[in-house]
Amino acid sequence: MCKVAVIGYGVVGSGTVELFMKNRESISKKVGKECDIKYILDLRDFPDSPFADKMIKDFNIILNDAEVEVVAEVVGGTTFAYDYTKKLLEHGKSVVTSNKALVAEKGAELLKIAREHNCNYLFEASVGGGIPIIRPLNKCLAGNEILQISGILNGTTNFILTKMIKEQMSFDDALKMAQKLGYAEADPTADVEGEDACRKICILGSLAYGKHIYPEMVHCSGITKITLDDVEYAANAGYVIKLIGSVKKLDDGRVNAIVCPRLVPKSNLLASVDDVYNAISVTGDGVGDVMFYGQGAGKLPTASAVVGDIIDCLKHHHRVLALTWEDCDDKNFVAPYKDMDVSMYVRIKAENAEALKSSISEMFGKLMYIERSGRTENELAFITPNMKEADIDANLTILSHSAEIASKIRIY
Ligand SMILES: NC(=O)C1=CN([C@@H]2O[C@H](COP(=O)(O)OP(=O)(O)OC[C@H]3O[C@@H](n4cnc5c(N)ncnc54)[C@H](OP(=O)(O)O)[C@@H]3O)[C@@H](O)[C@H]2O)C=CC1
Ligand SMILES: N[C@@H](CC=O)C(=O)O
Repeated sequence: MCKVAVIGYGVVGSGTVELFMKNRESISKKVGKECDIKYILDLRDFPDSPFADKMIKDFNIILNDAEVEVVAEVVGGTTFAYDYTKKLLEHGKSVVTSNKALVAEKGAELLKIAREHNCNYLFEASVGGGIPIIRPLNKCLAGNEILQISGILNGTTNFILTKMIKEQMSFDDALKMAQKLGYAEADPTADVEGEDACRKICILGSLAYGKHIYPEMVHCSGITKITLDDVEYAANAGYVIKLIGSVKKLDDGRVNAIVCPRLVPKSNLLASVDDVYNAISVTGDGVGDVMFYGQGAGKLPTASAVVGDIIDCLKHHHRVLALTWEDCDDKNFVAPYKDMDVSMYVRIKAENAEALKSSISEMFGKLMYIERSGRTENELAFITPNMKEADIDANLTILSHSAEIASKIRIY
């Protein structure tokens, strides 16, 4: 008999228990032994749960029960979750998780502890919710040098942007809906300010390039400053606005990693990824471009990835699966984003913005102005040519003496 414990009975934890128990028979067949969930640990009481008999409050019961082989940590955060995970791995119990904050912060250390104690630390659910991406990147695409990974990595923000773009819903109302649906983090600032997507691109980059990329090494901005004006200008120029995380190998061995909203051409596959769906594009030197698509958040899609990892751990009890990266003390591993070439959408406001056109053209050379219905002479929107971001910023600093720089969004 294989015994499993689940720590945290929230959105993902309750989904994990529900899916596991629903498919217990087929899961047992896949593992080759009968499998069951023995304990569910949470701080709260759930007297009405069909699994109330499995509920406990003392972590040490799980830690000291030799029958428990695999534990799903679906608590979140980097305090209790870190403490639990470390102790469990040190006791030789495999841990699976959806907790990207912990993997992005402590992944190298926890993977090392798992290896040293002959068990596994798996985190398929930490990126892209239900989308298989960690295992394909680590196994199926292992024969490639990964040239670039980029995509929509946060369900909450993609849901909000879709509601704003397609239904002209306000940012606040769309966020409330995402929270109600269980997509958002406990503190949704992590979603809307891009930190969640940043953690995910760090995990993918660490896996692809073998060195831990920490979130503080990556420039990150979110969607809170995007207005319906920008959405309209973008649409008129043939783009949609998406929050994009990307990591790219540079010729000198460093990487470029960044999370920010971008204007994505409508012709690009990412432009049609809506609602809670995520999509991740991976470019390998052999395979070319491959795209992974599915629900990036939510109870059962995320549980699907957690349960998949549980099964993998049960099937490979005391056999370490090759999933690893090294710690990174090279502060320059991620190149400064301002050194990269980029094309930028800019919206400015000034008393007579029209009159600034000639000096803007002089600064940037060939650029494209965008129109929208009802635009007054006090507003201008344009797309710069591709140039070093630091040079764009220098020009905008000069321009800011005669106009307000209302928006600045990179082109994908
Ligand atoms: N929701 C989603 O769609 C996805 C979430 N994730 C990640 O999965 C993790 C869990 O998220 P989610 O299920 O949404 O979060 P929830 O807040 O819904 O669930 C967490 C649960 O853990 C409980 N808990 C908190 N502290 C402890 C503790 N010390 N010991 C035991 N239980 C505790 C919470 O109780 P209480 O409520 O009382 O604090 C809550 O019931 C997070 O890392 C999140 O980032 C990943 C992919 C998708
Ligand atoms: N809050 C996250 C949950 C899944 O990782 C998101 O919205 O993507």
